[in-house]
Amino acid sequence: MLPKTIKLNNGVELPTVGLGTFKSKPGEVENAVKAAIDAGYRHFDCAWIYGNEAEVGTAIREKIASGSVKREELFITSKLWNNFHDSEEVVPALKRSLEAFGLDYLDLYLIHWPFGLKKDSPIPASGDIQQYFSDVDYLETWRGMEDAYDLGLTKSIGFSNFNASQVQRVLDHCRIKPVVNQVECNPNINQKKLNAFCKERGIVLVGYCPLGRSEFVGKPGFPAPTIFDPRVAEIGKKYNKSPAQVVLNYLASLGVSVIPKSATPSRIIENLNIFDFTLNAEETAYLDSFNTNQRVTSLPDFKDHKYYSFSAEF
Ligand SMILES: NC(=O)C1=CN([C@@H]2O[C@H](COP(=O)(O)OP(=O)(O)OC[C@H]3O[C@@H](n4cnc5c(N)ncnc54)[C@H](OP(=O)(O)O)[C@@H]3O)[C@@H](O)[C@H]2O)C=CC1
Ligand SMILES: O=C1CO[C@H](CO)[C@@H](O)[C@@H]1O
Repeated sequence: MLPKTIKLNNGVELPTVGLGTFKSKPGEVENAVKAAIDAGYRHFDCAWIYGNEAEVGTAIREKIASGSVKREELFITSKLWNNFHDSEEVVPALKRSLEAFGLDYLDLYLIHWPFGLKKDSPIPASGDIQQYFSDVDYLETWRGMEDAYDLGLTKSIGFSNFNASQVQRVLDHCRIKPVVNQVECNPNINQKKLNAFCKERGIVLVGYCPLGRSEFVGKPGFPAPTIFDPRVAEIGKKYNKSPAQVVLNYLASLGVSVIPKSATPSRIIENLNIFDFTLNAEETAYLDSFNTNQRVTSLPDFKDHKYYSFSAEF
C-alpha cells in the first residue's frame, strides 16, 4: 500500500496528498479548505501570487478554533513570488503571507521560481516582460530563505521549478538544506529523472498539476490530461476508482507528493481516497507510456531569463 506520508530530510512527515489552491476563487476556497480538513487533508499548497492566502487562513483558523484540527497537525506551504528575490525582501514577504493567513509560522516556504523580476514590476508582469527581469541569483534568495528559517517563520524551506543543476548549486552553497522541489508532475511529465536525482540528495518531489489541469482539455498547445484517456477509466473501473484516483495513485507510487486542486467537495474527498489499491505492472507501464515531457506550465515568456529552468533536459 502507498505511504500516507513522506519523510523529509529534517524528519518532518509530509502528507502525501495535499490540496492545491491555485485558481480557487474568493468565496470558494474557504469552503474547499474546510471540506478538505473534514475529509482528512492536512497538507495545503498555497502561494502569495494566488491572492487567496487570507481566505485559506480564515478557513484554517476557524477549523482550529472549532477543535476539528490542531495547528501542529497541519502542513501549510506558501511561496515567495519572483518580485521579492533580493535576500532582504524574503523575510518581509513571508511576514506578509503570515499576516494574510493569520498564522505564526509556515511548515514550508518555497522560492516559487528560480528567476526573479524587479521588485516594482507589475503583478502579473505582462507585455514585454523582459524589461522586468532581474538577475538576482537564486543563491542570494536562498540566503533570505535561511534567515526566515532562523527566525522560526517557517519550519522548512525549499524551492519550486528548479532543474537538476539549480538544485545541485543550492546544495553546494546552502547552510540550511532544502527539503522539497515542487515541479509539474503528471503522466505527461512524470519527472522520473529529476525525482531520482533529488531523491539521491534527500530532496522530495512535490508534484503540481497532477491531474494535468483538467480544465485545459482541448486547449491548443497543451497536452491532453491523462484523466480523460478511456483506458485509464477502464483501469479505474477494475478497482472501483475514478481516472483521477488512478493517476494520483500512480504518481504517489513514484514517491511523489501530489497536490490536486479542487473546489468541488466530492472531488476533494475523491482525490484523497487513493491509498487502498495497487496498480499492476502492466497498468503502471501504460501510465508510464504517456511521458512525453510536455508541460502545462512552462512560462515561455521567461525563456530568455538567465535562470530559466526548463531548457535543460531535467
Ligand atoms: N509551483 C508552481 O509553480 C505551481 C504550483 N501549482 C500548485 O499545484 C496545484 C494543482 O495544480 P493545478 O494547476 O491546480 O492543476 P490540477 O492538475 O490539480 O487540476 C485542477 C483541475 O482539475 C479539476 N479536478 C480536481 N479533481 C478532479 C477530479 N477528481 N476529477 C476531475 N477533475 C478534477 C479541478 O476542478 P474543480 O476545482 O472544479 O473541481 C481543476 O479544474 C495548484 O492548485 C497549486 O497549488 C500549480 C501550478 C504551478
Ligand atoms: O503556481 C503557479 C500557477 O500556475 C501559474 C501559471 O499557469 C504559474 O505562474 C504559477 O507558478
